[in-house]
Amino acid sequence: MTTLSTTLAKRLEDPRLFRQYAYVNGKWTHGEGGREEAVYDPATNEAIGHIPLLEAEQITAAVDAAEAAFVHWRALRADERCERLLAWYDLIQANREDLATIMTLEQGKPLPDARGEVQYGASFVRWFAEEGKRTYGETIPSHIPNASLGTIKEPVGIAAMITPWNFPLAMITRKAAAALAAGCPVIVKPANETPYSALALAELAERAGIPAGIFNVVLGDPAEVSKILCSESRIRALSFTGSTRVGRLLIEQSANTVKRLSLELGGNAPFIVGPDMDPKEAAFAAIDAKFQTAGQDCLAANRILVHESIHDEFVEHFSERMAALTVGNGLQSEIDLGPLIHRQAVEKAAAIVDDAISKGATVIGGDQSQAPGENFFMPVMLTGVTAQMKVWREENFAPVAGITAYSTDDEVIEMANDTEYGLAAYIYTHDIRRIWKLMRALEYGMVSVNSVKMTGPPVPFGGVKQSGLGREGGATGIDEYLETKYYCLGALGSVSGS
Ligand SMILES: NC(=O)c1ccc[n+]([C@@H]2O[C@H](COP(=O)([O-])OP(=O)(O)OC[C@H]3O[C@@H](n4cnc5c(N)ncnc54)[C@H](O)[C@@H]3O)[C@@H](O)[C@H]2O)c1
Ligand SMILES: N[C@@H](CC=O)C(=O)O
Repeated sequence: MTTLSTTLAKRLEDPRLFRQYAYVNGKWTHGEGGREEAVYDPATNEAIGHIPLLEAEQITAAVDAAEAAFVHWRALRADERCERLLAWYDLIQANREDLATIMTLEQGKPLPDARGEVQYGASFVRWFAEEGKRTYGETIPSHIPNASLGTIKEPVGIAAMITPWNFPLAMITRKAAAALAAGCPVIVKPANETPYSALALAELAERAGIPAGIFNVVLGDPAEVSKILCSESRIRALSFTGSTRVGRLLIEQSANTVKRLSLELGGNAPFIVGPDMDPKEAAFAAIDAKFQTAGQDCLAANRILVHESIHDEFVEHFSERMAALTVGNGLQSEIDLGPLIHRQAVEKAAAIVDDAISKGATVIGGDQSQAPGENFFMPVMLTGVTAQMKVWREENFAPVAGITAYSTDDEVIEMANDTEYGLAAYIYTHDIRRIWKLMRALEYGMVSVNSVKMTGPPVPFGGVKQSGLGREGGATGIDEYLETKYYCLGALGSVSGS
């Protein structure tokens, strides 16, 4: 093939991690209809390789394989599944550098961030390997004479997963490790922009002794594949991370088969800065919360709401720090922001900035003539942002920060909640009464106080409103893949009251 695939393979210590096939029933699979799609390095727009687009019968074959494999996988003891997951974890860690290289090439994020994501993604595998051993049922005091009542937890069945391109590895492991630990087979459909991280995970899953049919990666036309997965009644759970637009579509398409749905959708996070804050400290934190992954993060601080008494100083520090951010190919050293995923994302970002300017916002930074390539977008700060602007209403998913001044706590609560989204919110203040008031009043699934970092395996990750359904990670993340079976053992003799 006339692509960079040879170059990419050469960059890897273990070239077998770079696979250009789907992975179904333990076999590397090409598309039977001959359709394929190129995958591009967003930093250079050069093709890294190709992926096959599977036909409908091949997707159904993945479901057949998962159904057959389920029988044995669910019958393993939890500690046996744990051992395999820990082996997978060890292999992900051992191949961290190669996985990071693959990720930077297909997604664009700077190599240190990619290494961080591999570590982050691996941490969910270890977490759920252990959590699988703690899927306790309960004993229920009986109201029925001579009966014993209780519950046990059972795997829900085949779980399908549709994942986005912004976190190509961690968004898979956070779902798949939970499902596998619960005893469910998994069919992953990664984003076509970033399939190679998913396929490398499949290679490592096979080496870890996860049996054929238990971890499958299907590739194809997204709308086509998703329709099949949603309408397939043998798939009992569908976990999706992506936009609210596609999430709504999947809810509709899954209605006929009444699937268990976990949806991690868009966000439009407010970042609230109280009047007591040091403006420099808050501005530096806001920079971190806004510009990671070039703003292509569901947790990105999109609407920065700063108390009027420190607004001007905050803006000064923010713009100084923003000007120092380096933009470039994520494979180079000392890069803060890589490219956006493709040209359309750049055009969307530019339209959002233009809309804000036309409605009265002031723009700082963002000299696009300095962009090092056509998919890059230089970071921009907009001040005087109002609720009428797209930058307020839409998830911009770009290095575009909107800043607005407020005067009272009640006003900022109203501003922060003025969105259909409810994923994450940030509060920066040291006033405990203000923290408590804001934390309780914000309509968000996650609120982080005086900390940009909020995620990790022990926490229940997820949103309210149109940011989604269910929680991933934490003590409850595995429940998305478990059914509660109630039992009543009657006519036992004299056990009443137990
Ligand atoms: N809440 C979270 O945890 C979280 C995490 C990461 C990303 N996200 C969200 O993901 C979005 C960005 O990712 P994206 O652009 O990949 O999202 P997307 O919704 O466009 O795509 C997500 C997945 O859906 C597939 N898809 C696209 N169109 C489809 C269709 N018509 N039918 C079925 N499937 C389709 C894609 O191929 C991909 O696998 C943002 O909104 C972001 O906030 C949320
Ligand atoms: N940063 C998020 C992913 C959202 O895009 C996470 O940590 O899960």
